[in-house]
Amino acid sequence: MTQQGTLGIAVIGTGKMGADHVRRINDVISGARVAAVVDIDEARAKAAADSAEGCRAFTDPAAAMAAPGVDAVLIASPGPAHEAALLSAFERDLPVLCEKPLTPDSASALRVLEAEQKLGHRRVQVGFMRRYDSEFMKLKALLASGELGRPLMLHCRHRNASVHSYFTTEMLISDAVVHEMDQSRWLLEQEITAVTVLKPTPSADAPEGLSDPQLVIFETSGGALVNVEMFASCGFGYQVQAEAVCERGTARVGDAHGMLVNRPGTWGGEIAPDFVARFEEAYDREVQAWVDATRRGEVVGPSTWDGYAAAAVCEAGLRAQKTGERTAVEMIERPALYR
Ligand SMILES: NC(=O)c1ccc[n+]([C@@H]2O[C@H](COP(=O)([O-])OP(=O)(O)OC[C@H]3O[C@@H](n4cnc5c(N)ncnc54)[C@H](O)[C@@H]3O)[C@@H](O)[C@H]2O)c1
Ligand SMILES: O[C@H]1[C@H](O)[C@@H](O)[C@H](O)[C@@H](O)[C@H]1O
Repeated sequence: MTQQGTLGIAVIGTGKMGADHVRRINDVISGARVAAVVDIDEARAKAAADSAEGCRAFTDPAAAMAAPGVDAVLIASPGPAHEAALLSAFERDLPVLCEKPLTPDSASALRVLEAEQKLGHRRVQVGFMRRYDSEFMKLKALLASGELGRPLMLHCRHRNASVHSYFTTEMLISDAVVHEMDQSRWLLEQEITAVTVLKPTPSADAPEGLSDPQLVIFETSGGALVNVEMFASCGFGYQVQAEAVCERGTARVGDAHGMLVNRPGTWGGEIAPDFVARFEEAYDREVQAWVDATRRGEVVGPSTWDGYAAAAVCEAGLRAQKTGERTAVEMIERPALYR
């Protein structure tokens, strides 16, 4: 860290999310600067480096982590690249904000979990940003207060206007529904014990080969049920909604982000085009919380354990997606470091 305590961050992956985080660190949050950017696409890394004074561009994450002025790492490369970047960061004992998913499968998530335990202290905050969204934070507080009684069910909708060209049917679970896996564990304070995936005839407008939409059902350790409509190519915008049905009432978030307008003959609001617009404030809060905690020498937020737990549920979800059968989630016991 500099004398003023400004955190020098290496941002790994400067695509849609990484570039947005670079902008956020440069222009929105306090206490940090982008010291290095990394992308396997050299031109993209250079373009991102140009946006911040004194920022250097790299194509190799390990080289960026070794560069002078790098105190912490923000990983925003695609999920399959996360494990290698996390293990490199652990070699240098650097604090990490890792975009979700921690890793796309349970075996690699377990390797990361074991490597962090060998360090002997937590180093990772996982980018499950819904925990930092003001609407979801209100829902969490209401459920935790017990005012509505025990949550019995969660009805969730997760709609993307479109997805990257490299998006696969499996990624509907491991890259998208992974949010609802973490959200459900967090809101209900229960583990997910089984997953069922149902697939209607795909939308004629879905990209070739993508089985989209899908209906995913979780059973939880406390006997609650969660259903998730995942529609990755709905075309009309970005929507993330959740309704908790409890013993003495219901609570719902995500219906209208922003203004509701009455016009002759119509009533309604706007639909965000994508996650960058819908969750802008949540990302700001998330990255600021990480920077502040890191500067205090602390680790807060969703942990490597939460990332592993979601990966274990994904693994069951991917099997359920293939077989059409209810699939039990297999997880190790929570290690002492995460209790
Ligand atoms: N929290 C959220 O709401 C949210 C939203 C979008 C994406 N994400 C996550 O962020 C990550 C990136 O997603 P995206 O939409 O920005 O993808 P993207 O494809 O737009 O960008 C990924 C970038 O990483 C680069 N890259 C690939 N492999 C790399 C490697 N080994 N080292 C360094 N760079 C590498 C690519 O060249 C590309 O520029 C994913 O983990 C994704 O799940 C999270
Ligand atoms: O990587 C993105 C991101 O995590 C979004 O928040 C989610 O809505 C998309 O489905 C996913 O592909």
